[in-house]
Amino acid sequence: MALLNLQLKDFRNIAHGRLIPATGINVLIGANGSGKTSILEAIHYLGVGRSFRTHLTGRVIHQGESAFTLFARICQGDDSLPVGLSKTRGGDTRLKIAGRAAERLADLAHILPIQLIHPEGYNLLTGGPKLRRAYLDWGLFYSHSRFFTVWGQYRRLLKQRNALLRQQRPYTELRYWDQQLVTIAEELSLFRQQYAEAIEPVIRSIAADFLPEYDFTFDFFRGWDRQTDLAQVLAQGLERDLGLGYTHSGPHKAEIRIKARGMPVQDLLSRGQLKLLVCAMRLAQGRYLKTESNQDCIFLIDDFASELDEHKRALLAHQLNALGAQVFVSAIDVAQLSQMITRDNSKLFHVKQGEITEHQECE
Ligand SMILES: Nc1ncnc2c1ncn2[C@@H]1O[C@H](COP(=O)(O)OP(=O)(O)OP(=O)(O)O)[C@@H](O)[C@H]1O
Repeated sequence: MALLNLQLKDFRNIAHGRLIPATGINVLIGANGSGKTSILEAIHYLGVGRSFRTHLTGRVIHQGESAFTLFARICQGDDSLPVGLSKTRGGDTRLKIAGRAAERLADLAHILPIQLIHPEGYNLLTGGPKLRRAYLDWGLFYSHSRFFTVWGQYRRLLKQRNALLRQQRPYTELRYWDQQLVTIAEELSLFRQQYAEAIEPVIRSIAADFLPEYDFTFDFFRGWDRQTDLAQVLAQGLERDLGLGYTHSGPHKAEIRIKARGMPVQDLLSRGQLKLLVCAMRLAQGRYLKTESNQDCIFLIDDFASELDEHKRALLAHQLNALGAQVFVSAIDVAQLSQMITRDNSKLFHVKQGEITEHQECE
């Protein structure tokens, strides 16, 4: 799976842009503010249905225009699939897959798994548990067809229970919802636990290459006490939940706690080391997806050089090349990417004030 072409219309500072990428490494070079990140953001929009920089659609639409449009042709085995996404300032979305109108952005996400590594990416480790839950859920979305349904059901049931809590309803009314919630919660937690256990050795093996001085431990917390049933936790915590107006415990509190030398990694590692651990976690998901489902994901790497020394950049470049995935990587200077460009299917693009030009074959 790779993008065979990409067209952007009125996306950020790119009024019209077109790329025919290599199936391997695609290097985007340009000065600050030229539009490199905007290209990565557009690919992310196609695969994830939103930006990684803003939740406001209006911010990504070219100033003075009413909508942006993205087209891509995605290689799928021997076939290729045209996809198109357009969004207006008013919030209307038009999505087409293989010439047909599609309703759910999740349909596009299934076709286009994306992994993003960007300068603030270390917040996967320094930020709240929500980000690490999303990390697990990304993997499950691609590896279990039932996961998305279970996840959606859990969210609906939790919302319902919280609404009843806010209305101070008696336990007799809540019990019916709790029975359903507990069944779905257990299924969801089992999915997450199995994925956490499966991905851990893959992360550890890549992290051993990037950060050999540390031995990392990964502890999955399902969102409530290990020893107790969720039904019991909900019943016993009812008074507290009624006071809070929301459900205190459950899979919506799940988390992976990562430690080295007995300390949480966010308190021990430098920013560059945190970035490397995040890279190991993202690469691990790409590798796992490939081995389990024979599906490739596209790697978007914004500002490759930030926080990494030359040796670490070489290690990351080596791992990305070994994975054989399609990569879009931005940098200000091509010299920062010399270790990256080792395969014969690489392309170099120059980005200047929103204009994209293919420069030359990299080798
Ligand atoms: N909605 C918009 N319409 C037009 N231009 C925009 C819009 N949003 C942002 N821009 C401009 O687009 C330019 C491209 O920004 P982008 O973040 O893609 O640059 P970059 O090449 O990644 O830069 P850097 O190397 O500094 O990260 C910026 O100059 C920004 O001011």
